Amino acid sequence: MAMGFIKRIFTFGKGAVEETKPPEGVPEETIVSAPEVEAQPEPSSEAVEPPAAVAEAEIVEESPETAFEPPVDIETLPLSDDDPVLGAEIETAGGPASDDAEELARDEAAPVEAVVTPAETEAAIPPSVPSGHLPHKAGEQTETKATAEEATAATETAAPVAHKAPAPSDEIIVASREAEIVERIEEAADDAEPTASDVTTAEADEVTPTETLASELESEPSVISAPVGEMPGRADGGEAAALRESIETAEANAAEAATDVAPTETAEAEPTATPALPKGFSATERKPKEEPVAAPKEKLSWYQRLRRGLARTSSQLTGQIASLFTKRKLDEATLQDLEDLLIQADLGVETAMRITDTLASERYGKDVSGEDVSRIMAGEITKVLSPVAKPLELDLSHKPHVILVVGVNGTGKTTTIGKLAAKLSGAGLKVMLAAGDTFRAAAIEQLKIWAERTNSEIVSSKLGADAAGLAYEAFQQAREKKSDVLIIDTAGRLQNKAELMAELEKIVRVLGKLDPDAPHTVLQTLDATTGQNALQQVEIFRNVAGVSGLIMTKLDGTARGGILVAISAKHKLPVYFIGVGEGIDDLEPFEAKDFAEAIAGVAA
Ligand SMILES: Nc1nc2c(ncn2[C@@H]2O[C@H](COP(=O)(O)OP(=O)(O)OP(=O)(O)O)[C@@H](O)[C@H]2O)c(=O)[nH]1
Repeated sequence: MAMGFIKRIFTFGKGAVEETKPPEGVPEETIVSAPEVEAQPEPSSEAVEPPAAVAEAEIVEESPETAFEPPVDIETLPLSDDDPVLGAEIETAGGPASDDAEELARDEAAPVEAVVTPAETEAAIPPSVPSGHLPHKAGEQTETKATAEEATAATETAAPVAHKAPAPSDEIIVASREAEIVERIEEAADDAEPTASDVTTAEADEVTPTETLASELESEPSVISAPVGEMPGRADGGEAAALRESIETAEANAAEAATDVAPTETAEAEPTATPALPKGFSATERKPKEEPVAAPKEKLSWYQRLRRGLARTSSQLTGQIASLFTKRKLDEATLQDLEDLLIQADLGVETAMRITDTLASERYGKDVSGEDVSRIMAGEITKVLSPVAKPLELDLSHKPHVILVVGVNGTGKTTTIGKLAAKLSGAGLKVMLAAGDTFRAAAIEQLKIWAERTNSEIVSSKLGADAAGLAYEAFQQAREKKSDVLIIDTAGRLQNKAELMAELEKIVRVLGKLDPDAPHTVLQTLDATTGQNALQQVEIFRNVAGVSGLIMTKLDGTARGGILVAISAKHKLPVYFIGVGEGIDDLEPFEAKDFAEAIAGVAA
């Protein structure tokens, strides 16, 4: 093409974007507003990519005739004798009760025939006795408790209505009942003391063992209470005082223990009391659960994210190197072992030999440490990568600069386009996207979402439409709209599928009809996790589509990051960016030294 004008070269990559003066505001005209896209997605793929079920539903909705229109032969369009008729379908637009309580309930239930209701009791009180003096509390009851005989006699005398003709055996019952209650109060006092769970259990139910027993006492006025109406025929203070003391001690212990219990323990306490275990056993001490403290989310720098992403690659490699060079002088066998190891780490034969040669020239016959090897490795990898670590040049005289994105299925084309659009649009460039992956409904939707997120325009068509026709249409529209950059997505295809590779060839040819230099950049995305297969992918896509630069994705968390070194050494194609995550910001310009040091595990 004649150079009748001066091309303005826009260099896109680290630093270059920062230099660009963004025009005011975002593009006003939006070819596709993508009205269907409503939700603002998260950067993650799950958010971006509609669920398979949705995609399938959409596909099912389409009748076979409409869903898969016979591909328009782009070669017959009116541009020339064989130009395509562009698809008419192209869319353009911008506490339970405690054991004691249960027991109490049972106790209360049993003597119900013999005990009058509280109302009845009150009604039976002689007027000289204030109702407040009724034995509501255990303490009062115990104070007024006399001997068994006195109590029985008083009951018979003072409350004949309430207690009809007690059987002569009542005395015995009273005595044994008292003894039982005293024993249980002592047990309760013991129980109340030691464990947090016991205390919290009681607290959770708001019924302490002593309260329970006090209530129990209350529930049996007919048997042990002092004679009503004749005010406390005070006992001699023997058993009554002991009982009171026991209760007070138990309450005090319980209160003390309760104050030692943290609120969280109280909340989490099991409502059941721990049974007394036989000798030789011990109850597991319940430790309070520690609430996980939410750590403030740290914002990692790009370099930190790169290191983290390549940590698996690096740790595997350096671990093996360290074990190889433990107390070993550098000899021929060691060098051979190292070379094998580096080749297995996907670095490639060429780079492996570079590293071993340099190591041999520096340290042959001497002791070598893993750190020595890592340092030399980082240096040699930097030398391999430096020539390919280039910014993506944008020739903005083209209006638009056309970037065609190609690659095998799932290598991250659509996601990478979104990330690129975010950078360019963020720098103030007018970006248009073309949804050329017409095989996958989800891919079209995915790109629409990215367009919306990045304030880019989008040209899309129906599922199954001719991808070459769409690319042609998008190019025309981008020209009319004076877009700075047009990024065309394509369907993923395996490099060994001949007819699909032929379709890709056709897209390139059709774009060339509008501008012989177009597409100005053919970007191939490579998935780092695929390892050696990526070498062949580059080979074939390069031949078919004229790949001019690479972006390696999914370098986060893979142990196969070394493949980028092998590809760079073999194909010497520019590597513009690398992807270390699914988020919009997880794409960064490729820096040879940073990458080499991260892989070799060398501190910066
Ligand atoms: N971890 C990680 N995931 C990525 C990265 N880039 C893309 N992905 C994810 O890889 C999956 C495939 O990405 P796409 O962008 O749909 O890939 P594609 O090449 O367009 O897929 P096809 O249209 O099927 O060919 C998605 O889940 C992306 O979120 C990356 O750098 N790191």
